Amino acid sequence: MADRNDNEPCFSRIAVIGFGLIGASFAAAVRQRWPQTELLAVDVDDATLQSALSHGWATAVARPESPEFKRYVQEGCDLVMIATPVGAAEGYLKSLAAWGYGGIVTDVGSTKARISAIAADVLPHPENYVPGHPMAGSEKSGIAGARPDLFKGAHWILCPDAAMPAEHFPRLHELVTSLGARVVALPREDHDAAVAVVSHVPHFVASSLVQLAHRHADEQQALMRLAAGGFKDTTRIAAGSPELWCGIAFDNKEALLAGLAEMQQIIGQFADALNHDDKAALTGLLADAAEVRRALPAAWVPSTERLLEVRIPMEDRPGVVAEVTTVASSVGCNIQSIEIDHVTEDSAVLSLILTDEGDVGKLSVHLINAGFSVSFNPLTAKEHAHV
Ligand SMILES: NC(=O)c1ccc[n+]([C@@H]2O[C@H](COP(=O)([O-])OP(=O)(O)OC[C@H]3O[C@@H](n4cnc5c(N)ncnc54)[C@H](O)[C@@H]3O)[C@@H](O)[C@H]2O)c1
Ligand SMILES: O=C(O)C(=O)C[C@]1(C(=O)O)C=C[C@@H](O)C=C1
Repeated sequence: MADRNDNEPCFSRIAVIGFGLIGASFAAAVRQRWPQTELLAVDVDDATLQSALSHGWATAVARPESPEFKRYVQEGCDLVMIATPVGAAEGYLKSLAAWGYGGIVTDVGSTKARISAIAADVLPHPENYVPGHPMAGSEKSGIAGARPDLFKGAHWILCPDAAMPAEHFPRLHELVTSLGARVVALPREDHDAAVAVVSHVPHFVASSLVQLAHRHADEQQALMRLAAGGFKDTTRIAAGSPELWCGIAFDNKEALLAGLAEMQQIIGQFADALNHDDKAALTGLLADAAEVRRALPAAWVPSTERLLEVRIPMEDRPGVVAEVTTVASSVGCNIQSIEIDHVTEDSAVLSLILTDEGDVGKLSVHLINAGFSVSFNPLTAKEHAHV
């Protein structure tokens, strides 16, 4: 990684399967940032494929059953991204296995447990599958809603594991950050419960709010016209594709059910406080939520000055990249860049550049307790540019 020239794309021949909102936005961003990248769009919809070509977001297109798809994958494709609705991923993992594809496979699906289990089961080299999930999107569907800046400022989850070849993570990290997103490394087994709380339950709550208003709109014709900013802010996502969200819900059924049950309890606490005329309890619940919501930054601000280099020798220890990056994310540290510096043929140093966020003290304690020998070196952004 360290000796690649800055204008050389991290991947030169990519296939994106499912060229809708997320797949086409990813392709658009890649082709804008790395115009020399070859990119095959695969989709069941012919109009989508036409649009992919006319936008210049794909250099070639294929329907899933077309021999062109197999040929492209077998002839030097170095990244396959699965961006279909979650239920369609399994068939593609099986095809990639049957075609002997040996490159990196990632995906953007909103759930990770089922696809990870399938990948482990069907791929001859499951270590080449690195689950991904951009935490950005929209209520729009299909290529018509796609845009190259969709991921700017967003967090993009990657789920490395101990079996993943160490070099895969820095390559994907560079790709994702080059599109303006930030990587959060998360163990794949933690993913679905986490997104149930911050994404899947909110979607069903937004749909419930619209259901509530709609029921009353029948009695009172003007009601929907009264829906102002508050209603619109809390319900935008309810306009998303019902089929897509039904697939996500069944893929993450247990965590979603647990989250919805907890949500009912929380709503129950509000109702109880009202029922008991308990103003202090009601204000307390509202105040807790307001404090947390106000602390949420509207957007992250990239740090420019105070950077910290962390160097960790990697000899004789598999899974270092997954372990270190997931610990860093769990204490809120942001890895701006990550490289593996090969010192000798069989020794290497993992080098991270952290921005000035998160708890570096905790990171250091975690890493030292986990048996790593770590060195920290403060850098200025200027110095980093010359590293
Ligand atoms: N919508 C969001 O906000 C959002 C955000 C992050 C991740 N995701 C995830 O990204 C994935 C894609 O979602 P999207 O919003 O882009 O959906 P979308 O409906 O906009 O696009 C899906 C695309 O896949 C194509 N497709 C459907 N079945 C296919 C098949 N069997 N083979 C090939 N192509 C097929 C469709 O024609 C369409 O072009 C999903 O797994 C979703 O969970 C969505
Ligand atoms: O519509 C948006 O703004 C989104 O961020 C969409 C959103 C979300 O609400 O969490 C939807 C599903 C995903 O898997 C990721 C992102």
